[in-house]
Amino acid sequence: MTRKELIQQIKNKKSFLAIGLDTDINKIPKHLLSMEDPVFEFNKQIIDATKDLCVSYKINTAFYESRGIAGWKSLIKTVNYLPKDIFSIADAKRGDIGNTSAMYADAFFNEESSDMSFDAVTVAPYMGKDSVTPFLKYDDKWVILLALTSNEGAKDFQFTKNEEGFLFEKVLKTSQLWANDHNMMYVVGATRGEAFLEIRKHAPNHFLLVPGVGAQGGSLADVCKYGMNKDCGLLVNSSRAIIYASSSEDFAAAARVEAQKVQAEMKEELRAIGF
Ligand SMILES: O=c1ccn([C@@H]2O[C@H](COP(=O)(O)O)[C@@H](O)[C@H]2O)c(=O)[nH]1
Repeated sequence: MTRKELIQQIKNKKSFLAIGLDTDINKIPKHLLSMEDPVFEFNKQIIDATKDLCVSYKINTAFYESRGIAGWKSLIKTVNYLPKDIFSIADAKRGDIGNTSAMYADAFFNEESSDMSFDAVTVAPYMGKDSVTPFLKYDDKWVILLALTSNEGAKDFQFTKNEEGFLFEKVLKTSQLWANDHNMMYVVGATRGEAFLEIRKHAPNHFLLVPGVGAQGGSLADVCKYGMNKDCGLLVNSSRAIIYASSSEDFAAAARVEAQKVQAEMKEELRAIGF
């Protein structure tokens, strides 16, 4: 999906919500467990109930990889079930030496090779240029580079500082020598509030993928206040707070209610920038 198409989707749906399909077989409603592929059945019902309220689904591959062959099958079925106007994200946090990264890129972008074609994959920046650029060789596909993550451990490396500034700032500056705001986004945690001001100094136009609202307690209002740009520039993710809103047979309807609450708040924020 191109940047222009993504922005148009945000305008059409009055939403910049990315629903996280972090589907844990131990957490899904028990009545699904007798089905042939309970994880896919859960995802299918969540997607059917929420697809008009979000512009993206973020599939965290850990929840699928952990289940071996059955998990990969659920993953492939899920990504192929997504509507064509949805921006699909493989949250896989990959990155390795060049030839290995090229294989990871094939895994997530090349349908002929892997039966999956996501719009974007999350990539860790710390192995440098040759670990990231193989993902940039596909037209209209995106790298979402980890910049400033939502977790406690972000302090261990990302907030270390030298004369050039914080390490996360160096990630933003250096990666812009390899890619641009049409093929790269950055992960910035919603728990970082005012740090978005710093992020926007270095990446004023890029889209940011923002996990951490909902279950992690980040503030959507703060993310918008400090992080929104003229094109919106945000994809805000919520996973557990939406998909596990109910553990009963009404789980999909309950997920819709939670997604509606977030989308209503997003609609107001988008109104402020004329969308
Ligand atoms: O900094 C990061 C990067 C990735 N994540 C991922 O986002 C979702 C958040 O799920 P919630 O249930 O809404 O908390 C999950 O897949 C994480 O692995 C993140 O949280 N922070």
